[in-house]
Amino acid sequence: EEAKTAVTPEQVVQAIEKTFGVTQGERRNHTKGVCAVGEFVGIPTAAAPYSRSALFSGEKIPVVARFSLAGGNPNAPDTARSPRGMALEFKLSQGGLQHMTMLNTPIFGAAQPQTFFDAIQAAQPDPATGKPDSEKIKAFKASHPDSAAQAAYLASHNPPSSYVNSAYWGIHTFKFINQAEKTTLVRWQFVPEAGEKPLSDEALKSSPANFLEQTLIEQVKQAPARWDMIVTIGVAGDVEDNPTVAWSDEREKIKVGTLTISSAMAQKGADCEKINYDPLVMSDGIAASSDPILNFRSPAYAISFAKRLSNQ
Ligand code: HEM
Repeated sequence: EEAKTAVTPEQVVQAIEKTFGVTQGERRNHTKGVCAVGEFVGIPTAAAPYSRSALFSGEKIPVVARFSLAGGNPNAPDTARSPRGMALEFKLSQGGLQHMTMLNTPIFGAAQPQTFFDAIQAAQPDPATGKPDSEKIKAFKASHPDSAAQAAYLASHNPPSSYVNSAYWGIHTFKFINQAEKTTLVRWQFVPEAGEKPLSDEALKSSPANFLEQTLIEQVKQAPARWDMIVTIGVAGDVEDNPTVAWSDEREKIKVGTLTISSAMAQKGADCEKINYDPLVMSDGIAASSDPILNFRSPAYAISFAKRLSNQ
């Protein structure tokens, strides 16, 4: 058998453009979204044994956030059974930055970039019908078992009724590094203080295509929305390089801070619009793992960012 050359970030972005079309000047993926701002306050006593990051200083850290729907369709209905995103840029003192670019699923649908590429290609609309070919999607699923866990999660969890009523996961394994240079493998999640409130099966059928943006803007006008940042502490042998595999529920979980979102606004012209939420923008004390998906994201986001900044 001939060796297959690994798919490149350029090819993946091209495939996204072919499947979803291009919205000029906009993100190639997670195109539909809304901007928000707020702050993060870490809990130094809880975090310091694992990470020396300034994120956990206990000072108020300004945050520029973006909530989104997965995929390159700017008109994707808010009832779509697809992932929702929460992207955070933490503005640390002295110009330092930390990014977290998360989804509302605990695991991802691809262990390798090739699976993501094949998923996007399988979803390409059939020129004859304008709709994806269900046979192609079936064949993709059968040949890519690493896509099954996230698909099962999305099938069994209705999408959220509001961005504030959703949990978000970092999904990848990251490294926390403390003052003594000790490295700990971690995963993180943001747990909503307002609780998780998925759309009911009834609401899923009757809700309009656009409600998430306006609901968020109105809700945070009434009262700020908060999430606890919870870090799961890995132990030797926990999978580092595969975002489709969950860790054992038995792992220790610690609360390391609280995110508060205090205002939200349409993305046009707002602060989040021109940010590239590259997940590899990290502060000292937090580092990437060997996860091939995590490391592939950075160049793919750079391509999309460069295109939209030059109004392509
Ligand atoms: C091979 C895997 C992946 C590829 C190729 C990919 C590609 C992209 C691209 C091209 C963008 C638009 C970037 C921009 O123009 O700023 C994007 C946005 C996004 N991605 Fe991914 N992605 C991948 C995996 C993931 C994973 C694993 C997560 C979550 C853990 C994720 C969460 C997001 C979110 C939340 C956004 C929107 C960020 C924003 O609001 O600006 N993606 N992705």
